[in-house]
Amino acid sequence: MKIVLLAGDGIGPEIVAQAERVLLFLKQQGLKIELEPALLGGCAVDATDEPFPEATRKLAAEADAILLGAVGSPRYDTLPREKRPEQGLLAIRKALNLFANLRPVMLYPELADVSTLKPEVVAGLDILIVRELTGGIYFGQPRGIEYQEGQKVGFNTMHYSEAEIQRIAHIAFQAARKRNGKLCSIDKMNVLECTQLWRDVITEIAQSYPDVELSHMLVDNAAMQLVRDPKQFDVMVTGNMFGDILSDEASMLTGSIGMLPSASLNDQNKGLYEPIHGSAPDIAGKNIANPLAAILSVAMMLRYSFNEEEAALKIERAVQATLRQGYRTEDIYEIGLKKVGTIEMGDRVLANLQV
Ligand SMILES: NC(=O)C1=CN([C@@H]2O[C@H](COP(=O)(O)OP(=O)(O)OC[C@H]3O[C@@H](n4cnc5c(N)ncnc54)[C@H](O)[C@@H]3O)[C@@H](O)[C@H]2O)C=CC1
Ligand SMILES: CC(C)CC(=O)C(=O)O
Ligand SMILES: [Mg+2]
Repeated sequence: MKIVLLAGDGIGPEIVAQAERVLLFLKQQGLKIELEPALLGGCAVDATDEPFPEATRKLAAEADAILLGAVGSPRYDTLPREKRPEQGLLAIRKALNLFANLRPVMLYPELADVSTLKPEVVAGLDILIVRELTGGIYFGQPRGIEYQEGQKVGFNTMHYSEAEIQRIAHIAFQAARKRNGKLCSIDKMNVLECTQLWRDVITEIAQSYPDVELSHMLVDNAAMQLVRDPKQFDVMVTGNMFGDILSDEASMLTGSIGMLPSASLNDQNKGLYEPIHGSAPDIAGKNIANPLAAILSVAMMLRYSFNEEEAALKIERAVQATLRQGYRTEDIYEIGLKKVGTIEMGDRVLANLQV
């Protein structure tokens, strides 16, 4: 199995290095994998003048799975948009048709005190956010900034076809069926036509899943409910932008954005796996970033692309053991526990994998 490693920018190389150690350990244990580094994002712009170079496109298309750190840096914010790192990320998602982004929001009990909510409100929290990833306002045309009647006007288009909504709906209903049988679809149908269609299509698809209890919620209310009573949710399904925003919000219920992994899948379960966070330029190069989201993304890769459930669980247990032993990067640190850097956190997870 070929895995392409896209370290990316900022803290990307630091956290991917720790995830790579986990992959190399599994390889030593007999997992048949080959790792191949490639460029995406700002590092690719520096080397090739393109955020998603042809060589990466080819490797990604041939790979069985991809692990990404994160892309982006303020250094590139003045480049023309098509040259910016984030466009490279959007382009690889589109090129591989990775329309289904799974973002599990799971609280490790060891982190109950660092959650932004009271321990009793988050105890046992386990939500799955299903985010549509290749459509919506991040991709819709037309888009741009242009002069109209003597002033600049900026515009983007939120666009979803029935087919795009149907396929993400099936992913979400099937996930709900395997979990607690509850699906909440998030939209803004009171204002946006595009999300009226979203609600209509989700409601139609629900007829094929009578065993799943479907509810709908407007996104502003959903943002509030997530911090009021998050355990009311089991699976949440939503479009690209709302899912992006709600998952960052939800991450803090688990203690830190540095804890949330994700899987971006196409219809052949080919996947790109990445933490939900960005390149965190404010902490890059300091050996303080939390590598656990990247390591947990490897667990998702094993589960979804390689059908290696046992190995996935082994990684998740090693992460939990590390937390139980009191090791914490700065973002999840509490007084009295053992503060470690990115590399030492990797050391500790590896040590727990070895037992
Ligand atoms: N998937 C990707 O590659 C993504 C890339 N970005 C890009 O990343 C750059 C920075 O974006 P921001 O808005 O600052 O979001 P960000 O997610 O990079 O950082 C937000 C805050 O969370 C902290 N943080 C993030 N990951 C952490 C970790 N593993 N451990 C400890 N703390 C962590 C950061 O230090 C920062 O204070 C931008 O260029 C943005 O476009 C943003 C989100 C996703
Ligand atoms: C940088 C964006 C393209 C994506 C993002 O924020 C995300 O996927 O979470
Ligand atoms: Mg995001």
